[in-house]
Order: sequence, then structure tokens, then C-alpha cells
Amino acid sequence: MTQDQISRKTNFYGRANSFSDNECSGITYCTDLEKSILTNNFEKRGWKQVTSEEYWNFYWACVQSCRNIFSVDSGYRMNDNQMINHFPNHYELSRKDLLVKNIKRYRKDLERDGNSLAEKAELNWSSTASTRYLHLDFVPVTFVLPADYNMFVEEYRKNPQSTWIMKPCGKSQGAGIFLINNLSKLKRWSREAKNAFHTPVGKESYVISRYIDNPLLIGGKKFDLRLYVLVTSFRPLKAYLFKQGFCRFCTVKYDTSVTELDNMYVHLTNVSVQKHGTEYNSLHGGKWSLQNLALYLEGTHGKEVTDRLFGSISWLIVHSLKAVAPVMANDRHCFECYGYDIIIDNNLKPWLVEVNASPSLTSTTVTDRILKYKLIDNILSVVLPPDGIPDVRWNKIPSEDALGNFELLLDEELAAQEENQNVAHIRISKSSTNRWK
Ligand SMILES: Nc1ncnc2c1ncn2[C@@H]1O[C@H](COP(=O)(O)OP(=O)(O)OP(=O)(O)O)[C@@H](O)[C@H]1O
Repeated sequence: MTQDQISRKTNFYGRANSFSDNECSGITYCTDLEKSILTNNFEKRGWKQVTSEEYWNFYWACVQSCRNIFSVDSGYRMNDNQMINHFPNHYELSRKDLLVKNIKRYRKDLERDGNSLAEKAELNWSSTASTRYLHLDFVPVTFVLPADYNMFVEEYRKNPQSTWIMKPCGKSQGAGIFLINNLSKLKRWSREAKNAFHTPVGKESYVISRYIDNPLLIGGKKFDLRLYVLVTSFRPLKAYLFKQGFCRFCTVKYDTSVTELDNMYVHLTNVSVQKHGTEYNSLHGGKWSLQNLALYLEGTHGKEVTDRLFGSISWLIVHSLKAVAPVMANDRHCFECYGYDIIIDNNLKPWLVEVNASPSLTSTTVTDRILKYKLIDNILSVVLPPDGIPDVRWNKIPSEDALGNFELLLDEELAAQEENQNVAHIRISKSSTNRWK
């Protein structure tokens, strides 16, 4: 939806402030993404498709349309019966550089307040000692380039043997990513890709992160987790975890030798990369369900260790959300389903690699299609009031049934109520031991 379309639409609908009887009989939806996984779900509910220029109750928008709607210039005002699937500044969580910036700020704030979560420990890394956060160390050490180049070099020199991964901040699906294992390679790249940091539309920034070079391998292959997290409010924080995430495997065995450094089939788990490889299997799409992973880990490491790992993953997600909550525009018309990418290392420590605001709804296998259809169905039943009519005045407390495959990660409002009754502090889902199964 363009700014112009929004302005024209506002003139007409700006007056609408409540859901009239007439409108109640027909909920309208609009989508920028013509995916049957979405449209089948909307139509199952008897909703009628309209264009973005008509009156919609529910908009599954691309991030750009959402930003246009919320831009000051659009003058668009949503009424109480309109909902949209992004928060206006979702990029605070989903842009690689901003995510890291927010997490760094969150840690500093907790440290300043003397919070024990920000406890640090000495880490002896080769000959140099450095300190790291004991609990809040869940994103790989990351710098934004070119801005933080000097800080990166300082860190690099502490451990020149380590490998780093360069990722353009504004791209996805593995585009523009490469690994480096020495500073001269970075310098060469910067020289050769003349204007490496400059594009026709301005500066392109990159993040450079410590490469997790000891991933947990299954069948000798690297994998990451794709988990779905639904946020219905940032202040108070209300977040849900979809129990049916999956693992995405590389098609080629993991190999840290220098000759394989540029082989993306070894190092990048993105399906968009792997599907071009000769070893790609379109039947299973290189995916494993989380249930299979849990069974595998219970078999190889035991149940307690497995439960602890999944508990740490939930913990990591909650704290990444808390890190951005203060800066998020908490508009009550918005909800968002984030795709979390997590790598587990061979010490069974989870690392947050990235958060996507528009996780792919493309299905590569039949199982994938069923899972994503269910995901959308469950999102709708969590974000909509029990009568199924979008209404932002609703208290956003879904019933147990409405959760489907989602489980509560955190509801600060509920937690505060419980605290008032001296029941509990911040509550991370009680069902944590049964999680994902
Ligand atoms: N620090 C890291 N250590 C090890 N592997 C990493 C690291 N960062 C990224 N990767 C690998 O590279 C892949 C791509 O990284 P990332 O998801 O950040 O980029 P992207 O191109 O934005 O992908 P997406 O399509 O998911 O948005 C990850 O799925 C993971 O396999």
C-alpha cells in the first residue's frame, strides 16, 4: 500500500471509529502476500478479501505497507476493529545491527542497576583474558561495520585464530554472507568490492559476528532451529512460543578447513541456500521436527540436559524481547510473529543468530505446509477475541483452547497480578518441562 493510497483511504475511513452492525456481518481482510496458507485460513473464517484501498479489519501486510500506514505523513488512523501483523518499528528486533545494539544496551542497563542477571566472569581466551556476561551471553560477539571497525580489530587480536561471519544488515536468505579467518581477507574484500559499504541508495552496513565454529552436529551436519514467537504486546510483554518449530540442516558435512570456508553448503543453514545444492532432498527438505530433535537429544544426552537446553532457549527468547520492549512502538492494533534462528553449539549452549519479522510462509514439503497452515490458524485464534472479530479493546488473554500449539512464554500483566497475590515473580511458562513435545 503506497502513501498515496493510504491518504485517499484515510479521507474515507478516518471517520470510522467503531465496528458497526453492518460490518460485523462480514469481516474483511487484505493481504500483500497471496499465499494459500494465509487466504485459506482467512476464508475458513468466512472473511471476505478486499484490496488495501477498501475497508479492512485484518491486514497481513508486508513490512513496507505497515510502515507506510504508521508513517506520520499518511495521517491514517485505525479504528478499534482493525489489526495488522507488524509493529511499526519491528526492525529494532529484526535488523541484525539493531538487535545487537538493543541487547548491548539491555545488558548495560541491568548492570548499572546491579541486577544479578548482568553478572560477568573472567574468560581466559588464549593468552588474553577478557570478561563476558555469565547469563546474558546469548548472541555471538558482534560489531557493526564500518562504524565499529576499530573495536572489531581489538577483539579480533585477542584471538586471531577465530573465524568471523560478515552479514549485510539489510539482506536475507544468506545473500552477501561470507566467512573470514584473517583480517587481511576483510581488508582485501573492502578494497576489491570497491565501495563495499556504499550502495546507490546510501551506505550499506554489515555486522561481523564471531562464527559459532563448534555447532552441534547431527549426522556430521550443521543445523539451526527455526522457532516461531508470537508477540501480542510489548508493554506489558505478552509472548507465545509455537511448539512446532523445526531444524534446518546443511546438505554437506561440516568441515572447518580453510578450503571449505567459502562453501556455503557447509556453513549456512538457510533453505534458500541449501535448495540449490546437488545433495538437497526435496522430500524432507533438510528439515527435522523439534520433536525429533528432542528425542535425539534425550537419547544421546539424557532428558534432564535436553529439558535444560529447551529451558535456556525460552529464556533467551524472553530476554531478547525484553531488550527491545522499551523501544518498541507498542501499538495495540499490532501483533507480530517472529522467526527466531538459533544455533546450538556442541556444549549444548543456544545462540541467537537472527530474528525475522517476516518468516517465510513458503512450504518446501507437505509437512511444512501443514505446519505453516496450523501456525497461521493458531496465530489468528490467539490474537482475536473469542468471538473472532478483531477488537483492540479486548484484554488479549486467550483461553487455553485458543492457544493451540502456542504456549505462553511470558505475560507480564498476568505475572504482575500473580505477584500482587504473592504467588510468583515473572512467570516463564509453567509447562516448560513438557515444552516442544
Ligand atoms: N554467528 C554465526 N555462527 C555460525 N553460523 C552463523 C552465524 N550467523 C549466521 N550463521 C549461519 O548463517 C545463516 C544465515 O545467517 P542469518 O540468518 O543471520 O542471515 P540471513 O541471510 O538474514 O538469513 P534469513 O533468510 O534467515 O533472514 C544462518 O542460518 C546460520 O546457519
